[in-house]
Amino acid sequence: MTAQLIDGNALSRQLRSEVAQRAAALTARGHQPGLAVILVGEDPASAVYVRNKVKACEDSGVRSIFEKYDADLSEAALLARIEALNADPAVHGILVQMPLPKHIDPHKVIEAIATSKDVDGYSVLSAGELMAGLDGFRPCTPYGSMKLIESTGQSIKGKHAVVIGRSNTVGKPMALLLLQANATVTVTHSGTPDLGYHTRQADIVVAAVGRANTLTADMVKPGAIVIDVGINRKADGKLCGDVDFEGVKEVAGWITPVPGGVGPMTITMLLVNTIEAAERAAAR
Ligand SMILES: Nc1nc(=O)c2c([nH]1)NC[C@@H]1CN(c3ccc(C(=O)N[C@@H](CCC(=O)O)C(=O)O)cc3)C=[N+]21
Repeated sequence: MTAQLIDGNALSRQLRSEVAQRAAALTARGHQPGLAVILVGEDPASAVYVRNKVKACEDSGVRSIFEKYDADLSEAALLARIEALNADPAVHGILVQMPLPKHIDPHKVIEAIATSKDVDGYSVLSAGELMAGLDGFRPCTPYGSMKLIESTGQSIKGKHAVVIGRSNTVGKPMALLLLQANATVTVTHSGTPDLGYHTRQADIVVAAVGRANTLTADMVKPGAIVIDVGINRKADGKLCGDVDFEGVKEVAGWITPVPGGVGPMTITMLLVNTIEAAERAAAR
């Protein structure tokens, strides 16, 4: 193995201890930060993620308000719950776990969340703030991926970054964050004919497509930083990313594992955004 492992669990521990200090300071002033986490339905993967989020809150001194609803909850009832949480001064962040049941429009739900509590950074306004270079809430997965890249100590300025995937939650905001850091950014996707042509020129590759083995060793420039956002489940039930880890680790300079890379950082940045929201509320 030539690549250095970028340890998302270790970086998370470090950042979460800073979160815990900020949470304690707010709590001492009578403003304990609070995150509402809403889960609708029985998706087993969602249940695992939500449990991890609630546990991360507890470990950092952030109060979690966990609400679980049956899959037949009406859209109107969910919107009414969000209105109530918007008005609750003890709630600083609101996260509605995706995906939602088909009869609920996720856009309506996301736009119902007060911008000041949009700690997922999923709303049109938060996306616009990112686009405009204003400091709103950054979506947690790309925000955490930036922290992982920064943790290598390598400068991002002037580097060629290739993002694989163009989702609203990861690919697009990731490209904007890399641009903001003065990288030269190429965005590729399922319609890109020769993916390897692009990735072989990349100093930084962020793989976020949701398909195992999308990035293989022959597609990576020696010494590159490789960030694997994918979460795929293999036939044996084990998790794997979008990157062929075993092959790529022999070529890359740095690489994130799955699990233990981007996943824990997504939750960490959710805590960071929640603390930020609580500090802003306390300053008002
Ligand atoms: N409103 C909303 N916000 C989200 O941020 C959101 C969402 N909906 N829906 C689903 C995706 C997925 N997601 C993950 C978070 C943590 C891990 C994570 O901690 N993964 C561990 C492994 C966990 C395991 O073993 O299953 C790791 O990579 O080490 C994974 C995935 C957040 N999401």
